[in-house]
Amino acid sequence: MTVALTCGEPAGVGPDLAPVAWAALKDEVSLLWIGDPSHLPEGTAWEAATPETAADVMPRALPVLARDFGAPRTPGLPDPTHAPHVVDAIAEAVALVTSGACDALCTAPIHKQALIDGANFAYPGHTEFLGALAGSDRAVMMLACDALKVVPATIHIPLAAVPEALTATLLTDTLLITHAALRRDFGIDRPRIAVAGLNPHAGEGGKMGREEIELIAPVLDALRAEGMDLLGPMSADTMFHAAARARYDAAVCAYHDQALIPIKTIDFSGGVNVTLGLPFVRTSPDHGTAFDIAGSGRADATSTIAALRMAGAMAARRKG
Ligand SMILES: NC(=O)C1=CN([C@@H]2O[C@H](COP(=O)(O)OP(=O)(O)OC[C@H]3O[C@@H](n4cnc5c(N)ncnc54)[C@H](O)[C@@H]3O)[C@@H](O)[C@H]2O)C=CC1
Ligand SMILES: NCC(=O)COP(=O)(O)O
Repeated sequence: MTVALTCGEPAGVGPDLAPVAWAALKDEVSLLWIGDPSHLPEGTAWEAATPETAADVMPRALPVLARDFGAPRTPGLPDPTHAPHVVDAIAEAVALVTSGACDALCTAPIHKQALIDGANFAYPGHTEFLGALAGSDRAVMMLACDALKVVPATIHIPLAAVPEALTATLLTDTLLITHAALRRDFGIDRPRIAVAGLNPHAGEGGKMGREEIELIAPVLDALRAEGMDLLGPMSADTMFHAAARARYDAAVCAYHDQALIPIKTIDFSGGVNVTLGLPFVRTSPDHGTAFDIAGSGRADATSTIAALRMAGAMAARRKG
C-alpha cells in the first residue's frame, strides 16, 4: 500500500511533518512524498523513489518523487514562484492514484491565498480542486476523529452566501454521499446521520428562520422515506456534547465553521480531513500551514500520521 503525500505549501509545516510521519509509519504504510527535497528539514533521511520503489525505500529513508521548485523554502514566507509547483504536485499525485500507481492520496496543507496570488489557483481548497480533477462537482468534505465525524454541506464560501447555496439538491447529494462513505469507508452498516439546522435553535419553529421548515425537514423526510436513519434538523449548539454525539455516526452541518469548530475543539491534533465522493481515497491533516511555527520543529505530526494511516486503511478496505 503506497500513499502519495504532497508537499503542500513549502513555507508551511508540510515539509517539517513528512519526515516525522515517515519515522512513525515506516513499518506500517509506504509513502511517496512529492516535492522539492531541498525543502525538507536539514538532516532528513530521504531517497529518490517512484511508486514502484517506494515500498523498498521506506524502511531506510523517506521515499521522494523529487521535483525542482527552483528556489529554497523560507518558513513562514510563501514564495509565489513555488505556487505552480505546489499545484502541479497535487495534480501529479491525483494522476498517480487515478492510474493505480499509488493507492491513496494524502495532502499537506496549502495556503489558499499564496496559490491564488502565485498561480491564479481557481479553487478555494483541495476539496474543490480534487473534485474538478476527478470530474465530480460533488466532492464532500468530512473531518473525522475518534469522537466525531462532521460534514459541512457548504464549504469554502462566505457566510453571507450560505443560505442561497444550501439547496435541497446540495443537501440531498451531501447526505447520500456521506451515507455511502460511512458504509464503504468506515464500515458502518446502517449509518445514523444528524443534520444541523441553519438558524439558532434550528429556527425555533419558524420564529428565527424558515430554512429548517421549508428546506431541511423536507429533504430529511424524503430520505427517511428511502430508509435513511436521520436526526434533525437539530440545534447546532446542543448537538456536539458527548451524550448528543452518542446518538449519531456523523453530523452534516450547514456551513464550514458549524462543522469544523466542534471537531477542532474536541481533537485538533487527531482530526483528519477526508474527501468523500471521489473515485480515489484522499485524506489530509485537519490543520493548515501554521506559518507561525513552520521550520521550528514544533509542529505536531499527530494529525498527519492519522491522515496517512486512515488513507492506507481506506485504500485497503476498498481493495477488499
Ligand atoms: N488542507 C489544507 O490545505 C488546509 C489549509 N489551510 C490553510 O492554512 C492557512 C492557515 O490557516 P489557519 O487558519 O491559520 O490555520 P492553521 O491550522 O494553519 O493554524 C492555526 C493555529 O494552529 C496551530 N497549528 C496548526 N497546525 C499545527 C500543528 N501541526 N502543530 C501545532 N500547532 C499547529 C498554528 O501554529 C496556529 O497557531 C490558510 O491559508 C488556510 O486556508 C487550513 C486548513 C486546511
Ligand atoms: N478548513 C478546512 C480546509 O481548509 C481544508 O480544505 P481542503 O484544502 O482540504 O479543501
